[in-house]
Amino acid sequence: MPTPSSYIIWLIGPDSYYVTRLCHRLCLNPDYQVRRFTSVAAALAARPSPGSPLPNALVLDSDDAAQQLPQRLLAKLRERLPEAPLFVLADQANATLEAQLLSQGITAYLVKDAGSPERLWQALAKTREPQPTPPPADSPASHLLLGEHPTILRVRELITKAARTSITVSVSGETGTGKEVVAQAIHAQSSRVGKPFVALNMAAIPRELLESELFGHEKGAFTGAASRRTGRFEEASGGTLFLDEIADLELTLQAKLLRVLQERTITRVGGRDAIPFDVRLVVATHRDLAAEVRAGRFREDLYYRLLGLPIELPPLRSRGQDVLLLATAFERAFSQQNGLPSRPFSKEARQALLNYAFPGNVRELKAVVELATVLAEGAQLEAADLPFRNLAPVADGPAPKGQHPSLREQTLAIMQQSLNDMQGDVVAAAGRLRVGRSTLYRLIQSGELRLPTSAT
Ligand SMILES: Nc1ncnc2c1ncn2[C@@H]1O[C@H](COP(=O)(O)OP(=O)(O)OP(=O)(O)O)[C@@H](O)[C@H]1O
Repeated sequence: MPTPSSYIIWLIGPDSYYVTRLCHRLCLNPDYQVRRFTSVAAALAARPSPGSPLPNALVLDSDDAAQQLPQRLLAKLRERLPEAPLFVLADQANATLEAQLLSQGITAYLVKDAGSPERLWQALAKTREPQPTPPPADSPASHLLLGEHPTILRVRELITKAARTSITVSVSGETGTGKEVVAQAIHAQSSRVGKPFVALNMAAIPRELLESELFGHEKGAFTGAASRRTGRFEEASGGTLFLDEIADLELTLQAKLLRVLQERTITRVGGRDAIPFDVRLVVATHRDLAAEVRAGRFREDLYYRLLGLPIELPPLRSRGQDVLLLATAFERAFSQQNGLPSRPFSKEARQALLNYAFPGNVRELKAVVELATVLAEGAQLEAADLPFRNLAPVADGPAPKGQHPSLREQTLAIMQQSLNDMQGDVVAAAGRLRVGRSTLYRLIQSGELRLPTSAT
């Protein structure tokens, strides 16, 4: 009998072994009242008598027909019970379907495996916690690696495999190819999902502060260390630590990191205690790490320790029709966030997208599509609305300089403005611009961006 504190869960799914086990698992929580339905239609038909409580959460096991979810009924269910978080359990990862369902308002898409009851349990518990701040409206969700190209399907397979254990994962690929998305996807699919995901960019932290940033420091460890501070290894406890631009780690810190990984303990700067840690490490670089080893800039022993499960992200220009799939997803998400009607790309625009080489990969595609959405006046997004540096294939050589500033010039101007507005706070500027911090640091290093004088 539900008590006033009961949390009512409608579990919708066939009479299978999985659902029975899940029901049993959920019922272990004395606060949960689980009501079972064998189909969405049956749940829709359940008319709670006046005064009887509505469900607090809906869990739908899509059975083996992940591709054939009863979308219409699902939409009805969402409409009938808009407040209840809705979790969909599916047999296989399908980022396109997941993105589509998330845009229809489901709360999470979980792939069924041995760990999924636990992940669902944690996700349900989360919905009961007061949410301090709503997550940023940055759909498609930041952990979804969209794409149907065989190389991306393979990457998603590797993500699922990596998620089952705590193996270290090393991700390589050009800038903007989605290395951080891979790290987030592994975290989101793993049993660590309820714990922190912490990202640290090696290129973004001044050398002298990096050790303390990674491992923390004790009070008085160095000038300016006014109090004890925990490092990223401790912050990520139980979760995932994403170390980006790992090739930028200098040799002395490489030796320290190696020791930490061998001993599975960290010592704070200025401290004595060896503190054990439990984190999954995902490392990434846009450089060829093996070449860095050959050049003597990266320790070979650390290289082998970090290699773990290697995942390589291909450049966007070699992913065929994925350019169009991603462009459409970004256009829809951006229009939705900004209350604009979604518009298709014209045939010429699609061809232009396929012809362009995207040196900045998916990040550049996203920027181009978002700007096109802002600039376009017509019912479709036209080729002329796409603000490329050069509409012709890159192999044709750079476009002659016209009176209009190039996309790169416009982008740099926007970045510079943001850096100025944030008084040179690179992290805040990168957050506002939604670009990787390393991108800003690289542009500052190359002299294309300047820190405002007040910040230096
Ligand atoms: N396959 C994808 N599906 C959806 N979004 C993607 C995909 N790949 C990249 N993105 C988006 O593109 C942008 C860049 O991705 P991300 O930051 O993961 O790239 P990166 O390879 O880590 O870049 P960097 O080398 O600069 O650190 C982000 O906004 C990310 O959400």
